[in-house]
Amino acid sequence: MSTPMFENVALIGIGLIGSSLARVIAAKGLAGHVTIATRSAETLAQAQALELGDDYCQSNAEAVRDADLVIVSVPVGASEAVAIEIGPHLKPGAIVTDVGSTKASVVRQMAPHIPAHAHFIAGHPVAGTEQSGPAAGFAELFQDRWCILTPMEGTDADAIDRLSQFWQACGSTVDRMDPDHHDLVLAIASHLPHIIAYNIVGTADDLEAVTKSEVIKYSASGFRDFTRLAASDPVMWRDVCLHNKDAILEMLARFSEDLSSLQRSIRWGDGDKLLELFTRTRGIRRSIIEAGQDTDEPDFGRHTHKTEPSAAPE
Ligand SMILES: NC(=O)c1ccc[n+]([C@@H]2O[C@H](COP(=O)([O-])OP(=O)(O)OC[C@H]3O[C@@H](n4cnc5c(N)ncnc54)[C@H](O)[C@@H]3O)[C@@H](O)[C@H]2O)c1
Ligand SMILES: O=C(O)C(=O)C[C@]1(C(=O)O)C=C[C@@H](O)C=C1
Repeated sequence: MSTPMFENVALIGIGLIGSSLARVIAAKGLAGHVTIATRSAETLAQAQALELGDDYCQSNAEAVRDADLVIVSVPVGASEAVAIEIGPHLKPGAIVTDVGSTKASVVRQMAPHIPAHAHFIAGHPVAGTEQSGPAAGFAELFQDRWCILTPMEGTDADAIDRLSQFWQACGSTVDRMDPDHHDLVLAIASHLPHIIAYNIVGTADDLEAVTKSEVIKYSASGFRDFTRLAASDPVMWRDVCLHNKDAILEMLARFSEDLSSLQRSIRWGDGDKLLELFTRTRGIRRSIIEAGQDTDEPDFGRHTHKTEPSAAPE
């Protein structure tokens, strides 16, 4: 077997993303030794039962002591607490990265606590599902997906290259962005769709009389796709909303304006305007499929990655 990319890897947090990393690292032989740390004993026991790593511990500090690569996969609101715990225990030359869905806040939370002898490079694999917990991960999650790195100015170029090569070995294409720009792009590409889904499913639920019967009964319609997104992890999405507040509010303002315009077209029977918008958006769907970011199967091909419903401890 060829030499692994990193001798010792520490995975902090072993939910959907951490456990997918554990699985792809094992499948492709990317690490000599993998230590897994997570906050709850129950999740750690689950990771151990799934044989996701070589060592398991509840102390984040202990897990990183020998690590050449540390990957923090926790809700973004927990980033500072983790950085404070691990900072003093990092070995010289260690690369510390994360997978959080927001970047400017994570950089602000973590960078001050990572010592100068280690390399901090924030990152975001743009790949996921609505599931959470260690059982939900799969080795192919990052295949043909983007991973965005948002290194700070002055970061060691060799460390950035090594981390890029790691993500490429996981199947991803790596891109680089400024953290604020990342947050603006992802606010519209990922955060708003989830917020809209949470909102529409919440509205349907508020209309209790229908929700309890017809909406659920006829849910193999447009509503079904919203319920998938709205089933995503509540803690993760609370943190995304709180930590990308400005960009999300800016995109929500644009969205509300456009929704009012759509409302007006419907009220005044402006069929031409409706046709123009619906034709334009159909083209966007086509370009996403052409870019290899989805399939044109009716259920988006997601049945190919069915996992057990996640118990999601904690
Ligand atoms: N789910 C997705 O689709 C997706 C995609 C890309 C990025 N992300 C990002 O990845 C991160 C993890 O998301 P996930 O979907 O794997 O969540 P998850 O809920 O499946 O897992 C989170 C894990 O973090 C652990 N944890 C929480 N606080 C901790 C702490 N202080 N110390 C150690 N462990 C702690 C939990 O025990 C759990 O194992 C989040 O920042 C999220 O924004 C998620
Ligand atoms: O496909 C999904 O279920 C996802 O929600 C994944 C998704 C996304 O919006 O695309 C969600 C959050 C991430 O940070 C990255 C990916």
